Amino acid sequence: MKNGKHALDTPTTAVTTDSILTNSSAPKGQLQEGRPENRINVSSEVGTLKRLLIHSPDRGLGKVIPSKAQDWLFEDIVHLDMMRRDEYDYYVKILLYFLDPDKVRGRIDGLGPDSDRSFFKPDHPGYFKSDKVIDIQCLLSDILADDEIRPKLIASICAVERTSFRIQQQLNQYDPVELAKILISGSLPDRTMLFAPLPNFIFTRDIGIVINDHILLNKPAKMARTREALLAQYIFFQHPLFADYRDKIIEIPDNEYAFLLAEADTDRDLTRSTLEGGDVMMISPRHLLVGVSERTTLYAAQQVMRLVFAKNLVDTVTIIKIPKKRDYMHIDTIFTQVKRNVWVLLGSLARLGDEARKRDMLHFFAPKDLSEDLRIMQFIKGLEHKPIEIENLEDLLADISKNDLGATEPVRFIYSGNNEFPFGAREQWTDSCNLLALKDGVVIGYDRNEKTAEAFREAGFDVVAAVDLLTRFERGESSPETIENTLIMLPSAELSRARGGSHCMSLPLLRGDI
Ligand SMILES: NC(=O)NCCC[C@H](N)C(=O)O
Repeated sequence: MKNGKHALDTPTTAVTTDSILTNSSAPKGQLQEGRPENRINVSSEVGTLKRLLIHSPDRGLGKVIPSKAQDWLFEDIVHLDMMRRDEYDYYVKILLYFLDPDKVRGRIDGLGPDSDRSFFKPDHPGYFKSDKVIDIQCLLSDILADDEIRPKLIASICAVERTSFRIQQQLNQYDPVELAKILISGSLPDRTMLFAPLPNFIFTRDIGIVINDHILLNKPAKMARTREALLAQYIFFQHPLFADYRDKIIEIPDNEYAFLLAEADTDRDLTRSTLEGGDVMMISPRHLLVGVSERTTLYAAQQVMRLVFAKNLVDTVTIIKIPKKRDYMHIDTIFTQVKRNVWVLLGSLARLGDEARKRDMLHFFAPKDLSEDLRIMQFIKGLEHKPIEIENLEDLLADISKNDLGATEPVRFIYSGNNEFPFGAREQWTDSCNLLALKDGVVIGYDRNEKTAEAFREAGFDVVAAVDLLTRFERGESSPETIENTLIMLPSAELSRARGGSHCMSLPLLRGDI
């Protein structure tokens, strides 16, 4: 309550920003459909990144308290201001320097941790407002400006969140920019909480995946991420940015027989469809990887395979079953691609190295739990009934490098924690294997994973702190065009507590061909 009235009685007048799509010469306020720059296409993990969706940590992250941290899928509570100023803002500056350099070149000095951050705030007139590095919050406020969409979206969210009808009506009075913030953070500007925050919305990878020119929407396994999927549905189906792609949005169904089964008779993996983007990798133009994990069910993986084959999007689907453990979550927590012929991965789930040997010794003395195994099955379109089993991750990844991507140099593996016990597991936990490729051979990772960085150096990579790289760029000593074989280290003390890395914090919409 505020001044004897409920805060909702006095909607704020938030500053409005123009739509992301009104950056160019089109009439102000008129959203542009189907411009060539809105093209969506991702056919590899390492083609030059040209456009992506992100979400900067919002005020909802500051609402995570110890008793809810686990329910909200955080390992700890985070210091929001430090996470933004000292960490995430560097991620944004690096992304802009590579994807939309005019926004930051020559301005880096004034955009440090001591700035007023207006440049980084999607609701501020000074926001960088790029159509290459796009905050999903801006897309949400764009669609909320539409008088037909707004009440429907509010009603859907209020139904999911079980709010009163009165709140529904009052939310409708908010300015679209402020309303987007409320729907994401769950709280009003005066800090009144209406529903839970969406602290994991920063991990945009998990809400959708671009498969060539199609978009696969996710079905989160965890309650804490349900509202994200609802927002994503509205954004992808309603925002003009995706107008040309509405017929190319893929949603996976649930197993209809499961609705008739008693809860006790339901084997979740065989009946439920849950799928998160961290388990889907568009690894080469005709090959899709799908993880079966704590978050993605076997049933969902099968549905994805059925649909992408039916739409002729790929020829090969490889299903990788990983142990259902919080440590691993999605396949992109155990491996990502660095370069056409280079991968980073967790040794204990792979074939080689100390970590793997240790696992074998433990299994020798203790009975082996098969559900702990990593299993890989490859399915070829038209021959789905004859899957091929692949023995280990290295064999699969080497085959992709050589045969799908035409790598001519030897395939190399960089292991988490340099494959030294116990650093492999320690650093995987803080996302050493979860890297985002900005271009072939140039990736962003977390600075706290020092042993993994050592392994990168040993493999001939330059390892450079984000702040130092920005200085080099500003001085003209390096540039996004010329830089090669580099691990860019992002400050990560706070970000890593949320249990996702740069791969998770990105939803690539457009990559160059490889
Ligand atoms: N692709 C990913 O691995 N995303 C990381 C998600 C972290 C988030 N805290 C979660 O548990 O869902």
